[in-house]
Amino acid sequence: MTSRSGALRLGTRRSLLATTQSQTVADATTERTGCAVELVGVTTFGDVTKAHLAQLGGTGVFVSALRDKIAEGEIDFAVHSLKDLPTTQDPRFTLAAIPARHDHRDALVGAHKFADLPPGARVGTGSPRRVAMLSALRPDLEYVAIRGNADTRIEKVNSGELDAVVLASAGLTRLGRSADIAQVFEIEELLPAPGQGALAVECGSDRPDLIELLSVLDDPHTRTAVTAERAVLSALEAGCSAPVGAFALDDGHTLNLTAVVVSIDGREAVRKSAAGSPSESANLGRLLAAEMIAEGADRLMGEHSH
Ligand SMILES: NCc1[nH]cc(CCC(=O)O)c1CC(=O)O
Repeated sequence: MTSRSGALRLGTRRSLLATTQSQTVADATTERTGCAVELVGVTTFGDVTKAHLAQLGGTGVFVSALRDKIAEGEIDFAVHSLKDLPTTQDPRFTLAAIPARHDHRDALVGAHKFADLPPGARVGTGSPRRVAMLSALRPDLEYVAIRGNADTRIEKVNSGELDAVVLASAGLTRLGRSADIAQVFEIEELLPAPGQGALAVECGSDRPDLIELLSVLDDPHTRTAVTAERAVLSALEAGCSAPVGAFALDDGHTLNLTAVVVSIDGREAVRKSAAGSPSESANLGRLLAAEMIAEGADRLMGEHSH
């Protein structure tokens, strides 16, 4: 069930962000349960291919290699960036814990704040959601598709190839790069991807003891919020590369949810908010998505799905 040393084996992608996230969860697991955890490096298709993620059919590529290793019994559990998880959960695996989310927002890296970038400035991001929403604010900038790990992206600013890049604030902070942040975007400007900033701790559904053990890492308020956000995405039948933003906050009494679908040029948007009971999180997300579809959200998404 565990490694020869008796430690739980936590499989991780080899990128700095993935190993940092995994180490944080490993340390928290040991601290809360007393169980030793060892990191096991796993190479995923998404790490080796140079193709754009959208062409690969979604961010699930990062997740499936780790799941394969769980299914093969080579690792006991894995940590994913929650926003990279497909919205339909494979029943063979269980999200044993969703730890507390610290920062859901997107951040701008570069020398200038967003409003101070000169016209024509080159802004790098691989995300259609960010391009669409930022185009609405600054149609005069040039948005450049980039991918690669955070360090590679930041380097494009340092080398002068780009004037700025947009990345998840949580990732930058986990990498110790928060000093590079020129500005974080509030949700009124740039609504984050569903699940952004949250982690998912996953193991095999056939391991009830491990699910129970890992559940000490769970933060119910974060789980409720990301459940609502992901329900929007799922009901819109949109994938990770769709220009869909969603953010929810569970204050213990009320769950507030805001979601948006933007046309790729940023000119049209359907944005709606709803509030409900935290115990009805998935339902709230589905209802909000239905209202958005009634207001033309699926037409906006259809404009650039081909
Ligand atoms: N799509 C890639 C991805 N998946 C998770 C993060 C950052 C960390 C997070 O959102 O938890 C990133 C990079 C980024 O968007 O900047």
